[in-house]
Amino acid sequence: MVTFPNCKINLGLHILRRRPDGFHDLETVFYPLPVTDALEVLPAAEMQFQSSGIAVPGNAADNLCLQAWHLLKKDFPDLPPVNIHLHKHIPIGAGLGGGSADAAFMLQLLNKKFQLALSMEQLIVYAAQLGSDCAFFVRNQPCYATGRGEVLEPLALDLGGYSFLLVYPGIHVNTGWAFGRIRPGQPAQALRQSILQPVQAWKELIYNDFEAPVFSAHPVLREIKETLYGAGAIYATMSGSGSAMVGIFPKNQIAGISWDAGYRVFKVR
Ligand SMILES: C[C@@](CO)(OP(=O)(O)O)[C@H](O)COP(=O)(O)OP(=O)(O)OC[C@H]1O[C@@H](n2ccc(N)nc2=O)[C@H](O)[C@@H]1O
Ligand SMILES: Nc1ncnc2c1ncn2[C@@H]1O[C@H](COP(=O)(O)OP(=O)(O)O)[C@@H](O)[C@H]1O
Repeated sequence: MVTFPNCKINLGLHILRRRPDGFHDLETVFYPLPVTDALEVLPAAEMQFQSSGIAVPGNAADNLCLQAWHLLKKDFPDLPPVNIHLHKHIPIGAGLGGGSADAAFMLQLLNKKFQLALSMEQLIVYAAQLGSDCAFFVRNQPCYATGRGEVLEPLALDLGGYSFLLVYPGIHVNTGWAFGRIRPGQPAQALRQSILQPVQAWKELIYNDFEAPVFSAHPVLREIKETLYGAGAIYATMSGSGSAMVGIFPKNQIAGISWDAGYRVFKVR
């Protein structure tokens, strides 16, 4: 069985308060986009994991796909071993949620393949144990998110009439490091309302709190944002804790921008 875990972008991101468990309450809008990994699971006599494409940092044994299998195995002791092949295409540590998407798709794939009969709500509870934005990929539709990012409210937000440019300059931002540089507080504009405004109004209304500290550590990101606006973006932002930058353009009107050869650039729609 093969699936294609997709990425997400954040439209607005406010860090509201630090919690006693060390995490932060936040508000954001998650929006799925079709830049994908490929995840294949085959029956096997013992657990196996291989990956291809972009190298995933850390031990293979810690890969979120394996963590998802082990999490279900605790509650379903009869869950058989599998051979997992992950082809990694979504940039890592980019704020695009690729690792979380792999984990959430793995849960759903195992649920289906081995008929575990878990509901979407149950899968969300498992996913939230694997990462704060992992639950989103179980729903995988535009959502207003609160809590750690796992409390999800689907939104009627359709950006199908726009084209997107994702620009990843190869800077790996550690999410925990980025949180450590934020002073939490209430936003000037409530995201739940401002996201309902037309995209043309977002430049003045919708902010990502991570931009200030991450741009100050990596000034090239501000230049990328300015380049996106200069090329006709209606709205440009960093996704999550970065460093992927997103430009939203009128449909099929993305100007030919010549990016640094080391950047990875994805055109969507
Ligand atoms: C903040 C977001 C916004 O989309 O950043 P990106 O990862 O997308 O850049 C995500 O919710 C991140 O989700 P995820 O990447 O799953 O985070 P986790 O693995 O759960 O946490 C990584 C680290 O970030 C911090 N963290 C994460 C989420 C949260 N609500 N509060 C936190 O303080 C904690 O220090 C934690 O140890
Ligand atoms: N399948 C996976 N894909 C990507 N990263 C993974 C995976 N499994 C574990 N990781 C670890 O998760 C970290 C962050 O992953 P990722 O979701 O790509 O970042 P972000 O949350 O910034 O989008 C990486 O540093 C990597 O070590």
